[in-house]
Amino acid sequence: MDSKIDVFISSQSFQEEDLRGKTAVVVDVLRASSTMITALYNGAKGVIPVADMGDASKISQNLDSSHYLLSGEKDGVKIEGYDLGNSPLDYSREKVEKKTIILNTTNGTKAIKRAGLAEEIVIGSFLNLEALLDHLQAVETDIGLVCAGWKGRLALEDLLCAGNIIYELTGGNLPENVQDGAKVAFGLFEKFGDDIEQAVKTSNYAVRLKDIVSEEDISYCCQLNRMHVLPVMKEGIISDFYGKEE
Ligand SMILES: O=C(O)[C@H](CS(=O)(=O)O)OP(=O)(O)O
Repeated sequence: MDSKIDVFISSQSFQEEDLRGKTAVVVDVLRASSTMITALYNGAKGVIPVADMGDASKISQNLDSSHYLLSGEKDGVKIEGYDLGNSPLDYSREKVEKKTIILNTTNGTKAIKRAGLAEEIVIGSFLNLEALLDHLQAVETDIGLVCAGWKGRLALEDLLCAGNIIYELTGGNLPENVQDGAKVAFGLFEKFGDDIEQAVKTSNYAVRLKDIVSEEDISYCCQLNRMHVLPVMKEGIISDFYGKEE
């Protein structure tokens, strides 16, 4: 592939202009990306990412309440009054089929909003790695892997997933002239890629949220290629690139 790949270690580690004209891949393994992928896999009509509760309530006022779910978390905990939090395991077909999800999370949805100048925004995680790679192998633009991180800081699970993406795209042979971010992500994957779940279970996230987020959630988000879903943003709404038009 001829595209250049860069990696941004958190949603605050780049200028919005840095993504102009690129394909941006927003990676928030724990948990916003994994939640969006699961929601679309289970038949949600679309996901509207919002930066805060104010935007969520403005958007919901223009929608029929039987057609949407207000979802999201603050510091890992479901926001009071919302229908769903940010655990992908809650986004069952029974709950989300045919619904539009208005999603408000601490890092993931903010990262998506900050990637607004990109030519295209897609969502990646371990769960949809293969579907994502199929798409990235064919894009003609440069690629910016945007790790959501945590409140402006690096999160191991996101950088590890970015490294996995780069490893696969380069066939395990990193060209010498890539950006430093791509080198670091690639190196992290070389070190921990053999046991992703174990590495993620010792991450800052797992320790910080051990009383809030279940181990089941973390194990679920570490699974490779569970779903052939590619969330792609169009006019403010994320839907499945491979999904059928109704
Ligand atoms: O809900 C999550 O898993 C995290 C919570 S925190 O910001 O890491 O405390 O939010 P996300 O936006 O999915 O990274």
